[in-house]
Amino acid sequence: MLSAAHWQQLRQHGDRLAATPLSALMAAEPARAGTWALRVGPIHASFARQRIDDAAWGQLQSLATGAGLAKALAALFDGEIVNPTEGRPALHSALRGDVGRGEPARAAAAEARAGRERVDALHAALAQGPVTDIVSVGIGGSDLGPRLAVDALRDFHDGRFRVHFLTNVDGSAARHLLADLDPGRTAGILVSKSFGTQETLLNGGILRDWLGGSERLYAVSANVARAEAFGIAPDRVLPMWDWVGGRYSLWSAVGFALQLAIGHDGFARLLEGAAMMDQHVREAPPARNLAAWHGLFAVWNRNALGAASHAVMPYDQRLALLPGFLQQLVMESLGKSVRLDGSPVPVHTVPVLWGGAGTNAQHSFFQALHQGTDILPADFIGVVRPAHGFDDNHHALLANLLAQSEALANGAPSDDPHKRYPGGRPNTLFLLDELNPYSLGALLAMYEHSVYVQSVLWGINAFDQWGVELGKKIAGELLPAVAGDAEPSDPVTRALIAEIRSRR
Ligand SMILES: O=P(O)(O)OC[C@H]1O[C@](O)(CO)[C@@H](O)[C@@H]1O
Repeated sequence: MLSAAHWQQLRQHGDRLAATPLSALMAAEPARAGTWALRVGPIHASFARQRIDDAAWGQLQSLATGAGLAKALAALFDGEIVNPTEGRPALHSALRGDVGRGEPARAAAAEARAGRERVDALHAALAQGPVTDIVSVGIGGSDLGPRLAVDALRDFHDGRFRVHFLTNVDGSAARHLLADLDPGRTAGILVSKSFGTQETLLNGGILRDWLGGSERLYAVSANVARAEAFGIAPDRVLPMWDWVGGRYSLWSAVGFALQLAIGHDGFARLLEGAAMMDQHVREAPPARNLAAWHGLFAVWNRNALGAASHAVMPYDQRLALLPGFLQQLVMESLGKSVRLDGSPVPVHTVPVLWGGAGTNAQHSFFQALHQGTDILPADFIGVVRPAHGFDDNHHALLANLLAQSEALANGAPSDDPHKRYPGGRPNTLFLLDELNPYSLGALLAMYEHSVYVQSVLWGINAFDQWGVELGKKIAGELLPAVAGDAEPSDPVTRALIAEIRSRR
């Protein structure tokens, strides 16, 4: 665990560099653009516009050493219990390759391979039948990853199935989606690790009634008994395991809907891209390790420079859902204030993760990025080769991406304070050679590992989410009051229920 002295030294570097214009750092280090860049497979990452110098970077590296980062990464990949509050490993890397050396990792990889064979078999059977539309029902980690990837990889859909997602317990979602579908040509996949999630069970029930039974319902779950009790035959229940966290589960049968959209080979390429990143993160020393860099800069911005939020701006419409996906990955994983041993974390942890696709976002919240009082660090993501032939549009997109990164970092002087751009806004720029299953797999795996790196520095558990339980429990207790005439005990809730009843 890192000591108070470690953090104190980091803050001293932060104070020193907060007073140093980024332009001065650029001037002092002319080769900065090359020095602070890394390439891993199809991803080029430039950290040159982070407010960092060699001395501060050395301190960050010594934090990583002090926190035992190399050992912690090996523990993750090898299947040690990195989620002690639930007594589990977090073996998402075993779903896509065999980077793990321990017996638990090998066993998990074998289970994952068997699971993929079952996905392939159900895929082949479905492809021979009359079904044209798939409704994937799930929420959180059982929705955001597949939804993002199905949307991002639209250029790779093989056209056999149209894939839809049903998530919100708000009945409008089911009503609007099902209005456009034919129950005779639709199959449903209920994706729920626990098979106890209220939203998924309610929407699954609506879907089952609409389909006229559960014959064309499939499940992805770690709880086969519950899926069976719901009416889904065990041979149509695809496996999930305790050793995969929901928000890290795209790579498992949770991605069944994605495989139905992009086909077996496309899904395999996604796994290969992620496995390539796993290999890199396991083997590259911290000084050349992309996930370590990204995670260390996140800690730097949060703890040395005091930034309370982190924006992600993909300059590619196909990645518009990425900020939403990362919101769960980052905020559910790192939204903790106690360390593994239960003691308070001595520094701030999770930043608010937010963002939106460029160029649209330029016309909504960028004003705040450029001239707001808070410094808001950002990731920009661009794609070099587009999948369309509209060259003028793509040139404009890339020019805007580069311009925003530059403007935020460099700013511009003016005698008129209203027209002055202070600059000094740190940002990282990722360039993907192109957006395809392989590069998407690599990018998402990089973010997963960056989150883990941050958790190791803070000494927190990235793989549990106890914070979401209380609200679920209270919602369960309030159902009889909302649906019937029970009286809740909390006086404010009681008054609000009275208001609802008076307006029904
Ligand atoms: O897959 P399940 O068990 O339905 O859970 C869905 C989501 O609910 C959560 O537990 C949070 O409520 C997430 O961690 C998870 O991704």
